[in-house]
Amino acid sequence: MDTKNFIAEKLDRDELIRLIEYHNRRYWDEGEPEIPDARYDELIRALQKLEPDHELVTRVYAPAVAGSGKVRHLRPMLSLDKAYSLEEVLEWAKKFARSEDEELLVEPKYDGISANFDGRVLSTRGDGELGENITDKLPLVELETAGHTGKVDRPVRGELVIRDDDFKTLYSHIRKKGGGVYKNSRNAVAGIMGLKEIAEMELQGAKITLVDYNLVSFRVKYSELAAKWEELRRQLEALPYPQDGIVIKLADSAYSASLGNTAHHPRGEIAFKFTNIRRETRLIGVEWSFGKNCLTPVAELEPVEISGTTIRRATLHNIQNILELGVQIGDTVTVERAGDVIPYIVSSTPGEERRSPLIEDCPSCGAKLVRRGPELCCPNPECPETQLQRLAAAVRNLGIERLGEPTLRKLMENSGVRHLGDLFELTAMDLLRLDGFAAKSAANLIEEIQKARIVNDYQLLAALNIPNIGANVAKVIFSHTDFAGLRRMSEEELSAIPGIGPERAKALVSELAAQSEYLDELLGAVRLIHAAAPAAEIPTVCFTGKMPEKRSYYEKLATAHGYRSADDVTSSLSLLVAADPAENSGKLKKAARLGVKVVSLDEFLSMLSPASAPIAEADGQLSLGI
Ligand SMILES: NC(=O)c1ccc[n+]([C@@H]2O[C@H](COP(=O)([O-])OP(=O)(O)OC[C@H]3O[C@@H](n4cnc5c(N)ncnc54)[C@H](O)[C@@H]3O)[C@@H](O)[C@H]2O)c1
Ligand SMILES: [Zn+2]
Repeated sequence: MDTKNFIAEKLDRDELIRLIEYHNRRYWDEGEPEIPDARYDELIRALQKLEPDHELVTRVYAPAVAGSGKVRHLRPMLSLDKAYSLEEVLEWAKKFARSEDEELLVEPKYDGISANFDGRVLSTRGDGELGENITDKLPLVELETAGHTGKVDRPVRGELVIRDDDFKTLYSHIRKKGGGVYKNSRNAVAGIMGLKEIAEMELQGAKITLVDYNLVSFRVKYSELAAKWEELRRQLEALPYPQDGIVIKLADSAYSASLGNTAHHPRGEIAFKFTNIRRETRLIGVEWSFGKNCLTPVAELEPVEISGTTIRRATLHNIQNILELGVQIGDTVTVERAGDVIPYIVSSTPGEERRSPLIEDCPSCGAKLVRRGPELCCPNPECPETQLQRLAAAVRNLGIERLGEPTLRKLMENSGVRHLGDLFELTAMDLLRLDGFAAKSAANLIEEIQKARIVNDYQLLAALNIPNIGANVAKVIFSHTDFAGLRRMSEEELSAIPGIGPERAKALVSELAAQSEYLDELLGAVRLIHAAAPAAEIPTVCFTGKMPEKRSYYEKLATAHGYRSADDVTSSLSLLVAADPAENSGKLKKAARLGVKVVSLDEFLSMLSPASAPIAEADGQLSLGI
């Protein structure tokens, strides 16, 4: 039986069952999974479709550990229902939300072993009712719960994990029993919990963290979940714990409990699982696709099926990535598809007949290409394909929806259109001269272009195609100044705007100067709207006193929650977090004098909530039409 390269949807019931049983053994008993979780979950989902109540779908499993007897849980410790896309999460939420305002908790799905400490005994999940007593492992375990890091000294339900930083530092030296180092942190936790004797691990300084499930918990309304999803995901991923998904729970615990459990999971909670699925195939070509500033290499692949979708193309990001991967045409490549992002190549092994995918000359204008950072770019300002991409991006920024790339290409080739300014001069006659344009659609398009003359200042700035200055960044800038003011600003003044920084400031000043004539022309052709939005306030936080963890740990946590950390107390500081607010430190005195709010570490940890939208750039995204 081929246990790896199955296509779950095509297997019959008996084959599914055989494969699931096989992989269960490899994973739970032998601790040596042969396939990634996402591939295993494909099998479970296929069986679930055929037989929702099959024992393999509903049973709760646990890894084999070296325990010293059974422990009966007061509340069952179940698994979680799974979702593999935001749509599935929303479907679940819709089913249980009593109104648009139903509050949800969004938490990391820690990737370790779940455990319960009742104040005396540490135990694993086991089959959900009876766990294994692993109290003897406590000397290795440190608890992280709100406001406390240290001994496991209070009842808690959480996950035994190895923090990312510990895995990198401690576990690069720690030897497994029988030699060698642990491959990943999940294996390490399972391996150590499977040891009868931990003295050797204690000697080597092994540390395992029991993270309280309540430690990081973002509260969001059901109606806001979709809009905040990506931002939440980024914030969770920045945390220093191994994670294999996101857990979403109904915040009202009494309501959640009233919904009850299936044999397998509580109804009021669901896990969104990251699905990074990898497959091998062959690289048969590389196409260099034009962007508005540079060329993006796109891999052409021998078609390969990844969770139900046939993949023929994948991004190779940029030339530097190609060089780092050492990949050539003809090589065997590993393609990964993670959620809805464009598939990409993660590694390659040399094929027998291989040739370089690199190019030296621009495929459009023939100019010698140049390296700019990790990118390969055409330096010719008149390069037709680059111009087309820049114009297309500008048109998107102005929201002229009827004007797609094919029409723009024709307009550039036949009507001498080069820039946005030229578009405003177009008449219906110009369009009718192009192939395939009917009178009605020509009139509609001209009307749409003319309407786009009334434009927000941030749209116009984004339409200048300055690297890393998209509409969101432009909005931040125009909350501080208007277009005329922007053109007068120095690099220093610009980089002082929160979220802009020296690199963007530099690019802005030089590009605004370089495009000055064109900009005058544009400003003459449009009517600018300046909707002075209030400055996007980024709260600042400063820490004082001796914290249980390193200062940098709390600073990272704060940053992940949308704060900026500050070293000193100033009148503009939003919050001073004190390990001991009763202490008499200089910072605390200064805060009292300036009227800055002071909170304890516990209070701070409990107030962490989703940040205001960080500055995100949709720049440089490419669509591959897969
Ligand atoms: N690769 C393989 O061959 C293979 C084989 C068998 C099983 N598996 C994997 O094991 C999984 C089944 O394990 P499972 O039943 O433990 O499910 P799970 O690990 O996917 O999710 C449930 C568990 O998540 C934990 N959890 C983490 N963060 C949490 C939080 N914030 N709140 C609440 N709970 C949290 C809890 O311990 C809970 O029991 C499968 O989905 C599969 O991915 C893989
Ligand atoms: Zn060119």
